[in-house]
Amino acid sequence: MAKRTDYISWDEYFMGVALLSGRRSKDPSTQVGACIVNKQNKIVGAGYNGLPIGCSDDDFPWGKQGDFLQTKYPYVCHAELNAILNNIGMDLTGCRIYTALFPCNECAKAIIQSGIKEVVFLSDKYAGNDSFVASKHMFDTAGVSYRKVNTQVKKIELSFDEGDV
Ligand SMILES: O=c1[nH]c(=O)n([C@H]2C[C@H](O)[C@@H](COP(=O)(O)O)O2)cc1CO
Ligand SMILES: [Zn+2]
Repeated sequence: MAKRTDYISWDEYFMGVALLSGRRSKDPSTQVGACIVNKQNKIVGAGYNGLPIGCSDDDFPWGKQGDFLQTKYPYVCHAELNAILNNIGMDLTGCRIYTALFPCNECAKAIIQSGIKEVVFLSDKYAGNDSFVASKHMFDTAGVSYRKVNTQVKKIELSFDEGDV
């Protein structure tokens, strides 16, 4: 019997873990997930956009407009930063990070400082915004490469029906 040929690639696997992590987000508008992988293709961190530990999802605002302090923006910890901070206690030097959205400039700084050397993203939909121009400028200068994820599949479905195992 020959081996299966329709298994998912490393890129699809790790971006899948990033996207699944994003499903934990309570943000009603944008759910972002991130997954950090070391040189041996082992997952060493994952995260999603959410409030800092101890700050209740129910007490803080989730809106986007109005008085800054009444929006989510000052409070939400981005997926990439959470993945870095949630790592399993590894030195992240030489790792790569899979993220649904291209990292903002604040996350870019954290990525560079942590030693991560490659960013793999799914969407770069805010490419023209200053924050992302700054991210790329810093990545280019600091020697962090970035690329869009390589995928052959459009969608991956998970079944929790025990009959499907
Ligand atoms: O790279 C990112 N990582 C990340 O976790 N986020 C989060 C912060 C917010 O919760 C949400 C963006 O909010 P919105 O798209 O609704 O303005 O996504 C946003 C970005 C892009 O800035
Ligand atoms: Zn960010």
